[in-house]
Amino acid sequence: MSEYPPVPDHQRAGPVAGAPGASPVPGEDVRPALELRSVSKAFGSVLAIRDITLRVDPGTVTCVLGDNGAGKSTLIKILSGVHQPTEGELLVDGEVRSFTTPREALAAGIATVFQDLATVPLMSVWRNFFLGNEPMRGVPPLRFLDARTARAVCRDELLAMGIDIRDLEQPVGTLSGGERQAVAIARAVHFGAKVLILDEPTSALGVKQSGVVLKYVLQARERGVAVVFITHNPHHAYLVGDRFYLLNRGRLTDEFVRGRVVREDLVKAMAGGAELEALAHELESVNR
Ligand SMILES: Nc1ncnc2c1ncn2[C@@H]1O[C@H](COP(=O)(O)OP(=O)(O)OP(=O)(O)O)[C@@H](O)[C@H]1O
Repeated sequence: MSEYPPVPDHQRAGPVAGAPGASPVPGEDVRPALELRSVSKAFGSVLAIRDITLRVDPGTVTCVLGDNGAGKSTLIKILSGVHQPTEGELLVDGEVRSFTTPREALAAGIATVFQDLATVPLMSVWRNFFLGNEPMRGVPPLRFLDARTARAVCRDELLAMGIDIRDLEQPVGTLSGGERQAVAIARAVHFGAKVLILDEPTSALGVKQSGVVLKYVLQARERGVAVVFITHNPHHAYLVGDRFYLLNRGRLTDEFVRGRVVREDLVKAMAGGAELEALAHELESVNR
């Protein structure tokens, strides 16, 4: 996948107060859709994430990069209302919020597409698209599923995202991994997500399917959604990201913005720069 149109100035990602390596972007005045301020989460004596400050702006893709055990899942669960922070604040549209359930986060416009996608494999594409939110017709108590409208809405919504699934009656389990992700993304956008959190959406996919998913990440962004893209793949992040946060052992260790970072910076930051050099040195001495 190649370049995509630049983000308009008013939508550019901005500085993060207090984040390590924060690099302010000139002209930044947009209100973040979602913000964390000095958030920490402890599980007993284990501090899974500590002092995390980040922002997610509308119409941008914010990538959170981290290796195994970096704290990505914990972060997602805080953003999506599964966990509450032990310390710090979560703000939605500039207001401090405290979610006790994922349903509350969803009602505030924060949709999360988890890796398992929460789809029902044997159910059709269109039924999966609505899953409990189907359009109905008739007057209570005689209410019926409006299948015709549901199919039409599903088809239109998928096409608007550039997703062409020939047969909406097809069980979701028969779609490719990339297509399933695409349906989940389109569904979240349709139901009014202001913030879309994607949990490693490309981790189980090959190159071509990853490209398909990254395309829909950009589609969501173009529709003004604030996308949070959680990944351990710096190459995928680089292709779509406007802002990049590096998470390492529960801490934010680096922050970059698009246009001021080259791919190698991300790869190196992910690999832990100095650690990688030490490892190479170690291997050399073994090979000698
Ligand atoms: N419920 C829990 N109880 C105790 N410790 C936890 C809990 N959840 C996470 N942790 C610890 O917090 C740290 C961060 O875990 P987390 O799952 O958030 O990392 P991750 O980046 O998602 O890793 P991975 O990519 O391997 O899933 C780990 O040391 C983990 O053992």
